[in-house]
Amino acid sequence: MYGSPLSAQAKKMMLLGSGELGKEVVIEAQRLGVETIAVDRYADAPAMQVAHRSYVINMLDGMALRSLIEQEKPDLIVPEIEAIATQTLVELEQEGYRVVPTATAARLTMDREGIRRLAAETLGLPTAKYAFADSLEELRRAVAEIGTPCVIKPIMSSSGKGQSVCRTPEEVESSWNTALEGGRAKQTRVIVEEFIRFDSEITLLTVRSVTGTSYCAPIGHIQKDGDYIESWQPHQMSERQLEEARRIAGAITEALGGAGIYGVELFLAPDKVIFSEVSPRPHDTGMVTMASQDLSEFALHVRAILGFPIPSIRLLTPAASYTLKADRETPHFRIGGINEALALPQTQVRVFGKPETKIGRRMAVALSSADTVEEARALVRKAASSLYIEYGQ
Ligand SMILES: Nc1ncnc2c1ncn2[C@@H]1O[C@H](COP(=O)(O)OP(=O)(O)OP(=O)(O)O)[C@@H](O)[C@H]1O
Ligand SMILES: NCC(=O)N[C@@H]1O[C@H](COP(=O)([O-])[O-])[C@@H](O)[C@H]1O
Ligand SMILES: [Mg+2]
Repeated sequence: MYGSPLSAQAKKMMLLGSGELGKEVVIEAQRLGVETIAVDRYADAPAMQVAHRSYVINMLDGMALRSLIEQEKPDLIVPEIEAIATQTLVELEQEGYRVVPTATAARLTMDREGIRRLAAETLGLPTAKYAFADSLEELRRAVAEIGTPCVIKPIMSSSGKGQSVCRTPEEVESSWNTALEGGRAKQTRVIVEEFIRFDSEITLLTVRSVTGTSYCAPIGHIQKDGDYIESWQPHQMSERQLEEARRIAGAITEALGGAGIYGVELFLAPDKVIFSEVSPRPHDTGMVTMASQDLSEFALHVRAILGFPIPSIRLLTPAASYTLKADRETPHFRIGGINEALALPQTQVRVFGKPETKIGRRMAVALSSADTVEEARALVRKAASSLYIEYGQ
């Protein structure tokens, strides 16, 4: 029970991170009459454009974060990115604030070390072999231990930033430099992972709500340079693989606790399912659910965190998503081809409204549904190939 937004009895939700995923969370929250506050490190971020109000702060600065939260006193604090002063969230939770799904989940998934150790060492889930390093010398030793090829990533980064495949010992230094430049929090620790030769990879969206734990149909995806470019749902996999994927997703989400949606990333090999990582929030590859399910991953997240029931999740149709990315940095650009994309049947476009392009930055996504995944993928590729960015004043 709650009052209208902007009234004294409103239910207030504060998003920490205001990208394209947060924008959809805000829209879903507003559909249920929730007051929304969007926060990010830069102005005019996508979710800020639809929230009731917004703030620009450095979310890695614990003091700044605390002072904003004490000023706004939100009923729900919803992390939307990883790079947040999560220790402050842990303290605020102890003081009575609600952090989604829990402050510990945000802290453990903020860096790859926390979640990897929980999955592999505490829960015994299958993962790639891994090691950590804090300097170039340590990295050389870690690469020697894991072997090449291996994947090197800053412990705090997302969307593939700072990630590289190290193919020979000679490439260690260049991978180290890539990680230093790409890490979000400008720290030096990296993870070295065994390179997994998987057949395919999936996101298993897992929802924890008052109704219990439910799983969406598996989402297959393709990543380039560590970032997703295409996803589809449902992904074809064997009953045994699906069972194992659910077992892993159930275990990791149970350990993290709380209510909300989790994106559990898994690699599929013929005889195994390997845990990769988990987001305690909607997942980029899950944008496809805006075209495929009766309740999108954003609607599910909002329902779950407000404590409402989720009696069923229906996959209405096979669907696919394909991203539009920028290839240079500028505030002067326009997005074109929307007309051509929307002329295709069963196709939608989401333009995020980011104020600037950057190399590799995701600016929009095309979504298509069809009778089969293959048709949906063909259609969405066509839609995305119509979209383009025109740079200049
Ligand atoms: N050990 C590995 N072996 C083979 N491929 C890998 C490995 N680790 C990562 N990748 C590839 O790189 C992609 C991105 O990796 P990961 O999910 O760890 O990065 P991320 O920066 O957290 O991305 P995001 O935030 O988009 O989930 C994976 O989806 C996979 O395609
Ligand atoms: N893989 C995580 C992911 O997709 N996160 C989404 O991207 C935004 C950052 O985009 P930006 O880097 O373009 O500002 C985040 O705010 C979130 O919506
Ligand atoms: Mg990932």
